[in-house]
Amino acid sequence: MNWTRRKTIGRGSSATVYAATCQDSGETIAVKSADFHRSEFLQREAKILSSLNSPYVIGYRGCEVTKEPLNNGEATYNLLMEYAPYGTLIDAAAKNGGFLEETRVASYTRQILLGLQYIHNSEGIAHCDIKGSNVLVGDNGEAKIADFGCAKWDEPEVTEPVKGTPAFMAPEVARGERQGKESDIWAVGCTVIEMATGSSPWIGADSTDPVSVMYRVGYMGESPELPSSLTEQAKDFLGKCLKKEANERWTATQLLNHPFLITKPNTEPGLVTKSPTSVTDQMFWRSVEEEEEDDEERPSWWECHEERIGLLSWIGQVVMEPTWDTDGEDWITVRRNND
Ligand SMILES: Nc1ncnc2c1ncn2[C@@H]1O[C@H](COP(=O)(O)OP(=O)(O)OP(=O)(O)O)[C@@H](O)[C@H]1O
Repeated sequence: MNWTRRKTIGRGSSATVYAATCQDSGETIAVKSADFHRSEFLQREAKILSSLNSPYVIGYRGCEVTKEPLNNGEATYNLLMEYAPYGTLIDAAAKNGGFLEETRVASYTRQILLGLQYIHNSEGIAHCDIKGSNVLVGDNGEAKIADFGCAKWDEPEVTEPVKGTPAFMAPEVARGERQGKESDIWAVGCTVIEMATGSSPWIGADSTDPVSVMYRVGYMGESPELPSSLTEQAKDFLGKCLKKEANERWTATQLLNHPFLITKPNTEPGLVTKSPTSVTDQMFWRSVEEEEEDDEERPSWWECHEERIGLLSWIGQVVMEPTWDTDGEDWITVRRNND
């Protein structure tokens, strides 16, 4: 496919995302790019995304290796995707005054679960990093699961190091025991809280400290607090997501039949009432200034916490990089370093 790279629209821990134009069709697409020699996660993401096809999962458009001046002529790996014009659920909450009203939370949650039902049941894949900033809003205002950089085929007999974002980790993940479809459901519960409150699922003095939160969820038996602003129905729904025992959590299919999701008025499509009309407008909603961390230079966060992280024995071989800072907090994505 011939395409022209345009503006940067997002920057994560592992790659930079650009808007691009397809020369033949004029369609705007999103291109997620990384240095070829540091593109292991992006290649894995492309492989998984290429096997998926759902209105609630960001669409795959191909992958290419290019040599471009922006990377000093070095090889760049590019994942081509459907472009989501309205940003992430975090952007949607920010634009709505910081959080989303319950009807809208229910609508997005239903769509996330439709996406998860598809990837869990049809494809046997666990996403492993569900959170508001990894769910995009599509053309018709529908939620689309994105960022499959941590995803994996969910095979109970295969043990892999856990990945994802500490604030959204289920107890069994925080303990490094297992990560699968059930852990995605816990993360859905955390994402509902995030949408409804506009902030991290964890509150309290040490809630911005990933190691403390992992200890609280993994070893102290704590769960995120249910927001008092939510209805009893919504709280009951959260209770089914946030069960401490993974095998007691409801599945995506069961949750789709919960009254929280089926008694709310259907507000889709067209949830977005005031839409940006161009990529430039959309940039206004996003923070793209975050500097990429150099793998060679560990972030100061790491230096502060290295000793404590060593206490959580499973985490000895992972890289932790700051990626999430919508309201001054410092959540991170954890991925294994294979270098
Ligand atoms: N298909 C898309 N359409 C529009 N914007 C997108 C698209 N994909 C990604 N973005 C933007 O780019 C940002 C970074 O993308 P993504 O989360 O996939 O990168 P990442 O490097 O895997 O991030 P993380 O550090 O969270 O793992 C997103 O938060 C979003 O704002």
